[in-house]
Amino acid sequence: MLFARVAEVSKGVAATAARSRKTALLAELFRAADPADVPVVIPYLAGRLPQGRIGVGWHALKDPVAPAAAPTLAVRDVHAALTALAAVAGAGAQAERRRLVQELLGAATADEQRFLIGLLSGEVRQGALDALAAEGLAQATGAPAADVRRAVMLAGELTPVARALLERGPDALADFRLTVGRPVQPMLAHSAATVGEGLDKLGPCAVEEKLDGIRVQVHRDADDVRVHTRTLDDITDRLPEVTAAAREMAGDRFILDGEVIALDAAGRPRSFQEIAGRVGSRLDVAAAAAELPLSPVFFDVLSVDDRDLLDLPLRERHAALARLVPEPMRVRRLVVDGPADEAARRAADDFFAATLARGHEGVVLKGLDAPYSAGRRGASWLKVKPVHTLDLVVLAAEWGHGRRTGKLSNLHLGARRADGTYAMLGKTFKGMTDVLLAWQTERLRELALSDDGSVVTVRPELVVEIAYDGLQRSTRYPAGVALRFARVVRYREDKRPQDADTVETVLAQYGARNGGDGSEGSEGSDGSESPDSSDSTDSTDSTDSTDDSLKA
Ligand SMILES: Nc1ncnc2c1ncn2[C@@H]1O[C@H](COP(=O)(O)OP(=O)(O)OP(=O)(O)O)[C@@H](O)[C@H]1O
Repeated sequence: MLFARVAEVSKGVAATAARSRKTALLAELFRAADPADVPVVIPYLAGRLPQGRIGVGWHALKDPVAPAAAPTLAVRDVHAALTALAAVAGAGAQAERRRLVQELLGAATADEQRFLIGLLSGEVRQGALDALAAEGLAQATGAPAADVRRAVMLAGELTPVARALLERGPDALADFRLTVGRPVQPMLAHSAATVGEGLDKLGPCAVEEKLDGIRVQVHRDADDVRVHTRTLDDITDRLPEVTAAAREMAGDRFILDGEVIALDAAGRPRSFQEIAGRVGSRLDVAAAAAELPLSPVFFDVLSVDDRDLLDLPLRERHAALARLVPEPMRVRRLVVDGPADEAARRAADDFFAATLARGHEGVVLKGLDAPYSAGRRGASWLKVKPVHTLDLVVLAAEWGHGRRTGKLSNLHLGARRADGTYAMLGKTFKGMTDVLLAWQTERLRELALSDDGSVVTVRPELVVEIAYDGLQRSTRYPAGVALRFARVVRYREDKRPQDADTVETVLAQYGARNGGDGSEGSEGSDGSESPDSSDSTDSTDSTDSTDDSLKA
């Protein structure tokens, strides 16, 4: 397929507000596409590069190149060129990348150049493109849209489903069933400000401990046990305790969802960093396990004896879990059947307080009648933590002063908008260790799009977890609110920008805490963002965030 066609459809989809028109444009494109091109075409339309990072900064894009007169570039030519770009490394890499970019732009028409530059600079962003593309695929192939969505949920991503559907038609959807041995994307949670708010939103629910460890999905098929992370990496070999525990259980074909943590001698949870260090280490697993034994704790079951339990209400999945998993390995929970009842609300608050007192992170409230929404931030799981955090995208960073000279320090933080762009919510240089500063400087330089000597704008790719004390009204920031006392908790390399928190989430929290009247805080002060010459105090913080890629 010609790349020009993709550029044209991208423009058409962005230009219309009507969902049906967007879907129709995509369906038309899919009908004409070679199925082998689809794994590249869909990310391009969404504004993602299948190669992930290709290290092309603004410098490589800013020189004008004479466009080609007529379109000749095929999608696979562009893919090959970007793959070659991503592979450039070592001395002279910048110059070589520039040369390759110019070569590619020289083969593109003016329209194609615009699309390519938008793609490389991160400016092409089509919010919800994957959902639209799933509908477009249903339309193009005659498969029921609900079946396509379920297949995507089970495959964990759209592209394999798209390719199979276009190659073999609706029958191909049967390949994407929940299967022991094939990991699925885990269900995720939204946030609630308080337990009370969560109870009001969910109705009858379970209040469970929220454990700060590594998310694991455990598949057992007779003697074969596999353990996967939240990002579906296979970490079986590193977790002998988990495979041993799964082999002890009452069934021999099942899929469990849970968290691994480590407990100290007094039974209190050890830090996330220690757990991530243990799980991240491939060296001498037996010695590591003797030093820091891990405890799996399960909170859900997705399949038993080849029966798919995803659509069952949580209360039934919990009954199945209780039959399979012995009590010490099940998460502690309190069932709240009548959340309007005063005594029940007090009990839920007490459970939250007791969970924190035992050293855990918070609680997760889960609707008892809700199914398991794999790969979704389902509305029926709400986490409540005493420290409020948001996962935000780094939009830019400022060069530091004083002992941070030469380091990219003050981060500009953005929340996601529905259209795929970002609204800046504030800045922070707090909570950064020297290790983290060095790491972020290097990463952000790779993502740089422009540098005016003070502020470096970057491709919006890095997700960072930010703790904050509250939100205040602001006319300075585009969403109308700004973070108060924001500080970096850790980078979330396991998250993509499309997994970051949305402006709606942030505004909902603002409304929840302020009774909706937006009266908190004084206008103009966004916390702490004075020039960061005084920030040397931050560097005594010894938390090392570099091992957080396993955070699950
Ligand atoms: N009882 C529980 N039920 C569900 N998830 C739990 C539970 N205990 C701990 N967790 C962890 O909490 C996460 C749910 O929160 P969320 O979906 O927002 O992921 P997250 O962004 O990694 O959250 P956080 O950064 O707050 O841990 C799960 O991915 C899991 O790792």
